Amino acid sequence: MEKTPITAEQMRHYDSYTINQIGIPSLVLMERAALAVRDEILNAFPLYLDHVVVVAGSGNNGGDGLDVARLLHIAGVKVTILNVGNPDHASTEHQVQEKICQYYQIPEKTDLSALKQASLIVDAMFGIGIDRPVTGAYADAIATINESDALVVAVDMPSGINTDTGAIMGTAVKADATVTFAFNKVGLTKADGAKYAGRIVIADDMGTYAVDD
Ligand SMILES: NC(=O)C1=CN([C@@H]2O[C@H](COP(=O)(O)OP(=O)(O)OC[C@H]3O[C@@H](n4cnc5c(N)ncnc54)[C@H](O)[C@@H]3O)[C@@H](O)[C@H]2O)[C@@H](O)CC1
Ligand SMILES: [K+]
Repeated sequence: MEKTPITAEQMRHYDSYTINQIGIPSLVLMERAALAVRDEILNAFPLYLDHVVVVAGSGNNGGDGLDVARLLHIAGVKVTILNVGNPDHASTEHQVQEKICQYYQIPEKTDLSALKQASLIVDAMFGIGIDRPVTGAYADAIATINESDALVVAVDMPSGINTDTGAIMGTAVKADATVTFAFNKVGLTKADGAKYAGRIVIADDMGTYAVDD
């Protein structure tokens, strides 16, 4: 398995190959990604589980976050979801995960004050889909996260860090740990990305397969 860090475009290519050629559904990859994040949180940060706040965007990185929220809830952890994204823009997978969280009646908030009670924050606003500087409510959430003394675990990428260059796009989450999926990302190995990522965990057993073309 290729071990060198990859770019967002390569990741998207491997994801779509895995989903469309091999036939592993996107939601299966999402579940395996979320299981890796859950395992890292339960295994590495057992003393920070008093109240986990998952900060979710409206794309598949947010979908991962909602999946992690459900898995932690089932594990008996107190979890609150802070939705920052616009629900009208929610991706298909995000909508599926949202419905499951509603089944489990996991509290959902939109007010940033929810972050004040967090012992651990899961950053699931943006992953490899970031394509412009962060502004508005997302930027406010990032500022509040960075001011918090909660432990911060980033899903796939610290939100705001460019996947390919490691540059801060306007503003970015400073994470204690980043669980990135399938392969390391170039943006986690250089520039500010290497600093903002914290300890990097590569979840390389999550079902996405590299193709050599
Ligand atoms: N099937 C798949 O493709 C899988 C994807 N996964 C997750 O999906 C993520 C990629 O998901 P998406 O492609 O939905 O993208 P993201 O969830 O990273 O971003 C969501 C959306 O935010 C918008 N956006 C970008 N920059 C913005 C900004 N500065 N301000 C406001 N909005 C902005 C873009 O339209 C983007 O589609 C990965 O990082 C990973 O976490 C994983 O679940 C593994 C499986
Ligand atoms: K993220």
